[in-house]
Amino acid sequence: MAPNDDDEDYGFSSGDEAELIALSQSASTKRKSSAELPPSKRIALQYQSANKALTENFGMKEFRLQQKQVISRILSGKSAAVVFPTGGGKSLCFQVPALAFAEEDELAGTRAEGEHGITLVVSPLIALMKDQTDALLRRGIKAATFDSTKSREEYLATCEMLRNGELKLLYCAPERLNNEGFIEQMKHVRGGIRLLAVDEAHCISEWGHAFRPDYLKIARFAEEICAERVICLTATATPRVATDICETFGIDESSGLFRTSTFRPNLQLLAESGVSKKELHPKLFKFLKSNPGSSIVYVTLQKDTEQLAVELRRKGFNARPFHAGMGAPEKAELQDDFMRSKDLIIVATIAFGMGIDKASIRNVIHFNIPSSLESYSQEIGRAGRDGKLSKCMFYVCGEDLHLREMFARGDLPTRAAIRGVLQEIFTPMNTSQPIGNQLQFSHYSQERDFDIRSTTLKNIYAQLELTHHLIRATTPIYSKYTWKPGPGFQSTLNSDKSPAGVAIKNHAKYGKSLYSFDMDMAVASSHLPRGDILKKLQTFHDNGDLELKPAGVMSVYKILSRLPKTAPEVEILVDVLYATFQKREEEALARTDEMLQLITAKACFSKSLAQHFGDDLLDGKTECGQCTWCTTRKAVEQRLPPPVPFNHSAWNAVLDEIEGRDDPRLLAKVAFGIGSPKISYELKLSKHGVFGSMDDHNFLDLLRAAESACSNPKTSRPKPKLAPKTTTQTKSSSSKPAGKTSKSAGRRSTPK
Ligand SMILES: Nc1ncnc2c1ncn2[C@@H]1O[C@H](COP(=O)(O)OP(=O)(O)OP(=O)(O)O)[C@@H](O)[C@H]1O
Repeated sequence: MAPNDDDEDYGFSSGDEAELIALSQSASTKRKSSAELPPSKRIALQYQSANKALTENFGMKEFRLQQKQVISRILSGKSAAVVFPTGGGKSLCFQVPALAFAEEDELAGTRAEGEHGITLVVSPLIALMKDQTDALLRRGIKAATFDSTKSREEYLATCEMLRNGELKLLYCAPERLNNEGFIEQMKHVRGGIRLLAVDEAHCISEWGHAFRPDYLKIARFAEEICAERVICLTATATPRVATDICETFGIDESSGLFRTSTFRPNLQLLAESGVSKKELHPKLFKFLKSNPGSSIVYVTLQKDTEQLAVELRRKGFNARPFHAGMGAPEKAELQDDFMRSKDLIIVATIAFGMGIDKASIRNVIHFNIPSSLESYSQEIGRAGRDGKLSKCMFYVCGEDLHLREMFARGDLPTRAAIRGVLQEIFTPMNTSQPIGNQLQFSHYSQERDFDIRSTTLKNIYAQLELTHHLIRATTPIYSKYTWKPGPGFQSTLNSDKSPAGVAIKNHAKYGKSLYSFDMDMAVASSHLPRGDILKKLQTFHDNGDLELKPAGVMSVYKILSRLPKTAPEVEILVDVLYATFQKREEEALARTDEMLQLITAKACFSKSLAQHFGDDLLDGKTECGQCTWCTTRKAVEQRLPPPVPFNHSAWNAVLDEIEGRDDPRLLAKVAFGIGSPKISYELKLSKHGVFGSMDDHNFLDLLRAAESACSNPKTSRPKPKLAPKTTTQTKSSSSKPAGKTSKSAGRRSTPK
C-alpha cells in the first residue's frame, strides 16, 4: 500500500485538547472480567455471543477460514495476528468480538450497561475506514471514525457516544496516535479498550514493503491505553514480517498467529514481455478481447491511467481511469459503476482496490511492474473472489524498470540533508532546554529547506523518537488560520472586548476575501494561552460569524532525554540515519528484482509466490499447471533495449541548468527524472526539458558523472542564459559510450 494524501490525519487542533482531557476525566469504573468465570461457562458464553453477533448482526451462517479460532482467542482475552488473503474476512475477526464483548458481559453479568468498552481500529486510509463504518452503521452497529474529514459536530457526537458507552467500534488513522489529547481520551474510555485492531499490520515491519513510521508507535500506544488485547491483521506478510508483528505486540507466534494460505487455485498467473510499451499495447487489447469481464489494469502513474483508458476506449472497450488525484464524488461514482457493471475496465493506480469488494472481477492486469511481490499478491487477490477462474496478466518491458528505480532512489536523502534537519532540531537553544519541554518544527519548511521528501522526513523523526528516544511527537498545532467572514463578523469582533477577542482583532489581516491570522504572533504579543484564542475563534465559527480553516501545521515534540549538543554527536546520528535510508533503497531495488524473478525464472509462478509467503500449493502439488511457466515451459524473457551511449549534450544541459556543485545526487536526479522538493519548488525544473532527459541511462552512471562534476566544479560549465529545451535536443546522443555497467545496471541490465 502506497502512502497517499488520504493518510494525512492531523485531525483536531490543540484547541480540542482541553475538551479531550476534560472528557478523559469521566470516571472509569472498576471492572470484573468474564475470565473470572469457570472456564467451561466462559467458553460457552463466548461461543454463544460470537454466534449471535455473526448471525444476528452480520446475517452470516458460519465462520470461514480460521475466523472462529481467531475470535475464540480474542474473546478469551489473548492477542492474535491474522494473515488471511484479501477478501478472506479479516474484518469480522474484530467486528464480531466488538459486539460479542457486550453480549458476553451481559450473559455473564460481569459488567453494567454502558461499561462494555470499545474496539479501537487503527487503519491507514480514511476511505477504507469510512466504507467500514458506513457498512456497520447500515447494520445498526454503533461505529464512528475520528478523522480530519469530520466536522466538529460529528466529532462531538462521537465523544457523546463514548461518554454514554454506546459506541462499539471507533476507527482512527495511525497519525492520530501522535495526538496527546487522543491518547488521554483513549486511556479513560468508559469500559476501556477491549480490543485494539491494527489493520494493514505489515506496515509495522521495517522488513515489509509498506513500512510506515507511525505504525511503529502503535505498540507503545497499546500499552499506554491499557488495551486488553490486540489483533493485528494483514493480507500480505512474509514469515519474517509475521514474526516481526508478533514480536512487536508480544503475541505468542505458536498459538496466536493465524495464517491461511495465500495460494488461490482459481487465479491463473500469466506474464508476457516486450521491448517497449508500444509493443505491449496490442497484446493488452488482444488479451482483453479474448477475456471479457470486469477488469482492473494497474499502472504506476496517474497520467498513464488517463492515457491508457483513452486508448482502450478508442479500441471499443468500456474503460475508465481511476487515481488518487480525482475528486471524492467522482471516485465514489466510478466505484459504484464498477460494482454494477459486468464489463467495465478500470485503469488505475494502486489507489483503486482497497475496500472494493466485488466478487466477480475476472482479470487483474499489471501494465507496469508492481512495487513488490506483496503488492502484486494483494492486487491480484482482488480477482475471482467468487472462486471462478480469473486471469492475472503481468506485462513487463524494460522501460518500466526506470519507473521503479525512480521510486526506489527518490527517498534516499543526502547526508547533507539529514545533517541540515538535525542541526535545525538540535540548535544550541533547543539542546539547552530541560527534558519535558516542547519543540516545534514545520515539516513543510524542512522538506523544502533541506530537499527531503515528506515520508523520509517523517521517518527521521520516527527514528529519533523510537530508536534513539530523544524526542516524542505530540499533538501538532496549527500556527496559521484563515477564515471567510460571515455577515455579522465585524460587529461581533468589535463588540467582543475579551482578551482573546482583542488579540484576534489585533492580528487578523484581511486579504481579498479571506482573513489570515498568525497564531504564534498573537500568542507572543498577547501573552494569552493558545487555547484561549483558539476557543474564541472556534466560538465565532460555531456561531456562524466566520468559517475557520487551519493552515500551517507545526509538528510538536517533547524532549525525552538529553539531546546531542556537539557536532560529532550529531554526525554519529547522521551516519546512523543515512545507513538506514541506504538500506531501504537497496531493499526497494531488491523487491523489483524479486518481482521480475517470479516471472523470469524457470519455475511455477504460483508455487514461487506461495513460497515467498511461507506457503505452498494445495495437496502437495509441485506445480499449478496453469501459469505461463506451467503451460509453455518457457521462461519469460526480460527484453531490454540496447544500451545507449552516454549522452554528453543532455548531461551538459543538466549542468547548465543547475549552478550548485555541492549535491551530486541532485544533478543525477534531475537527469534521471527523480523529483524532490528542491527540484520542484526552488529550481522549478520538474517540467523543464532537462528533467528526466537521461531517463534511459543508468542512474549510477549519472551519479558518477555528477560526482566528477562536483569534485571539479571549475571545469563544469557556467550557467548560460536559459534557452528553451526540446526533448529531441536533450535526448540526442553523443558517440562516447556509457561507462561500465554497474550493479544497478546488472539489475536493470542496461539503459533503455
Ligand atoms: N464467515 C463469513 N461468511 C460469509 N461472508 C463472509 C464471512 N466473513 C467475511 N465475509 C464477507 O467476505 C467479504 C470480505 O471480507 P473482508 O472485507 O472482511 O475481507 P478482508 O480480509 O478484510 O479483505 P481485504 O484484505 O481486501 O481488506 C465481505 O463481503 C464479508 O462480508
